[in-house]
Amino acid sequence: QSNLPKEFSEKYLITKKIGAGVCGEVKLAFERATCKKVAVKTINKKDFPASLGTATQNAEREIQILQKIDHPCLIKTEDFFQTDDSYYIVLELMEGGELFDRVKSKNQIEESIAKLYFYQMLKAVEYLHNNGIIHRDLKPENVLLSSQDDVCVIKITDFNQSKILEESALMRTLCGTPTYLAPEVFTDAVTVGYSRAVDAWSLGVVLFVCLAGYPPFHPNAQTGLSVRDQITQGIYTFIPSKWDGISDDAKDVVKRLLVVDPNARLTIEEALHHPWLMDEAMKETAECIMYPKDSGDATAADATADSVDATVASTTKRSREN
Ligand SMILES: N=C(N)N/N=C1\CCCc2cc(NC(=O)c3cc4cccc([N+](=O)[O-])c4[nH]3)ccc21
Repeated sequence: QSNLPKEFSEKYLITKKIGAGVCGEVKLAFERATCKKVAVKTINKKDFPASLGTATQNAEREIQILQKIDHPCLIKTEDFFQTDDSYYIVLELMEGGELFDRVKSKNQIEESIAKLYFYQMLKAVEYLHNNGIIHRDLKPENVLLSSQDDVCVIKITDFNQSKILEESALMRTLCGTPTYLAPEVFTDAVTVGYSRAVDAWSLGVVLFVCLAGYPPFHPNAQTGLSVRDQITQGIYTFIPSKWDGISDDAKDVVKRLLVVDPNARLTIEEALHHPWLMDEAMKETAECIMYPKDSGDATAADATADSVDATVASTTKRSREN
């Protein structure tokens, strides 16, 4: 708290630490004027990779993304301060914490809940890709839960590794007259532009971990292969004791996302149309919690809550029938 910017400590009262990320930490704070609870993520500027450009450029890019994005399943920044060595980002409170800790405590997430979370992740990444942003670091640590309840909104965070898709020289070349253009420019063009497929792969790994409680690629796998070789060869195991109670549709989504060839991998769009996600009850619940009708009177809110409970009950019953 020592070197907090003055205008920051005038506006917010910082209390306790609520999460410690790899770079910086998350603290609970109160907005003095409204007593509203918020989260404050502190990021040390020296923690930004100076890989592409300077650390400051990377930080500015991330801050620009954080302030531009607007989707119910992407973290929203409410305020922002900086000192010469740190950024202080004020965020909505996500009292459910990280999906990573939820999976750890539950061991395996119940299939209908994993589907609700996965659907929200797909919608969030669909929004990012439609806005020319690739996340590139999707993992359970970067998925936050809005409450301790199973049925809750998830929000993706940490755009440290994300990339903004710019119009490329190749795209401009392909728009011109190809009179003098070599054939390989066209054949190479076929594979370029699939960098967004990395997010689909990562969501496949996140879904696998949520459903099975263990990662598909990990050091002590019986294969004797390094994690890197397991990934590049797409070698993983559905351990029966973990996967027996899980539907074939769920397994199929995982299989079609964990495809080594990015061109053959399910896109986010295709995943959203996979049979496992063709679940109206789940989608109704998702839309309801993602876009709550800000109804003034409590009765409407109660009705919504009742319908959510009913939906979840029918979803859970349905998934047991499967
Ligand atoms: N690294 C980077 N360059 N950008 N990272 C970022 C970008 C800015 C937003 C951001 C937010 C978080 N995390 C939370 O908000 C959060 C974690 C958490 C755990 C328990 C409870 C609550 N809560 O009750 O709120 C929590 N909120 C982690 C990383 C980043």
